[in-house]
Amino acid sequence: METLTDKILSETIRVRPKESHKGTYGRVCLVGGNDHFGGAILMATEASVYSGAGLNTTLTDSSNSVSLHARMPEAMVADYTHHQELVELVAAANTVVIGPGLGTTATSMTVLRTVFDTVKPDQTLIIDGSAITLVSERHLSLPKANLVFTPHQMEWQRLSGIKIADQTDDANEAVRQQLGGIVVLKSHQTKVYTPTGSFLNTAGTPAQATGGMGDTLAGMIGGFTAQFADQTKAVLAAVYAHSAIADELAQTQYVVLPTQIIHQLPRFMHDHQH
Ligand SMILES: NC(=O)C1=CN([C@@H]2O[C@H](COP(=O)(O)OP(=O)(O)OC[C@H]3O[C@@H](n4cnc5c(N)ncnc54)[C@H](OP(=O)(O)O)[C@@H]3O)[C@@H](O)[C@H]2O)[C@@H](O)CC1
Ligand SMILES: Nc1ncnc2c1ncn2[C@@H]1O[C@H](COP(=O)(O)OP(=O)(O)O)[C@@H](O)[C@H]1O
Ligand SMILES: [Mg+2]
Repeated sequence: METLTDKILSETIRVRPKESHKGTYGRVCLVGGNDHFGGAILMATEASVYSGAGLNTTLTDSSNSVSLHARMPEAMVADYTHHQELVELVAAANTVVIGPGLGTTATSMTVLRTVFDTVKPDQTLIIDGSAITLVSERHLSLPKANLVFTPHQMEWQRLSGIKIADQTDDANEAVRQQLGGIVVLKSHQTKVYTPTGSFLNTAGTPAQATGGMGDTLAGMIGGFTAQFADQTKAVLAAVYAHSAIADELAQTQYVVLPTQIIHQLPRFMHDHQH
């Protein structure tokens, strides 16, 4: 297993060409946030916007739209129960993030099915949080797309059937091969299993152990994969940056908030562009 270093940042984060516009930097669609978990999709959206994705659209419960607009006028917002709108917006994206705060109700399931039925093989689909739980519990078949799963250890237990104590590299990689795509197995030392090798993230701090930290990572992976061509490197760079920013903040903070990591992104990416 290879240990991630800041080399992944300079290999991934490109100096922006002068001749470019918002379309150059990708379209991200973020789907989630029920009437209890609005904060989750808000943080994922903010992370994608601050990562530099050119266009961001959030599909969520209608009760979240005012707070989302108030906090982030840069993002567009639509109601995820409007079937046709959901289909059209997902179809127009380069990257789709589904799951932060989605919940596990009948509405959550309908939204997830629509997204799975709509995505195409050339799109990147990041499956996080409740979406992983739903896929596991309802035995949903996965769509053909560039899949990125971002489970914590319990979500991985649900999805893979491997108990947390038995989550060895060999066992995890075997399930990744069956699923296809990339698995970001989150813990105090996140491991990323990809078709081209496995990577260990030794960056990160217990100051990160707070709700919304994974929602933020999902949004960052969305923003990075929408902008940077090499999808595996984009995922690895997002994982590393998320923890490296937290390590910087933890030098003077007892706890690091997800939104504080988000707000450091433009400065951090500026310092590591190549
Ligand atoms: N502000 C918002 O809107 C927020 C909304 N959120 C949204 O909530 C939804 C549900 O997601 P979830 O992660 O909170 O719940 P679930 O999937 O039941 O997992 C928890 C169970 O797993 C266990 N566990 C074991 N190992 C673990 C590990 N390494 N990391 C973490 N957990 C671990 C853990 O064990 P325990 O804590 O009991 O020791 C517990 O039994 C999802 O859509 C998410 O986006 C949250 O992001 C919060 C902020
Ligand atoms: N002790 C820790 N050390 C380093 N990183 C941690 C620690 N605890 C949690 N994290 C990170 O915080 C994130 C938690 O993700 P997740 O459990 O999905 O959060 P949420 O769903 O509340 O947003 C992961 O990226 C994980 O690696
Ligand atoms: Mg989570």
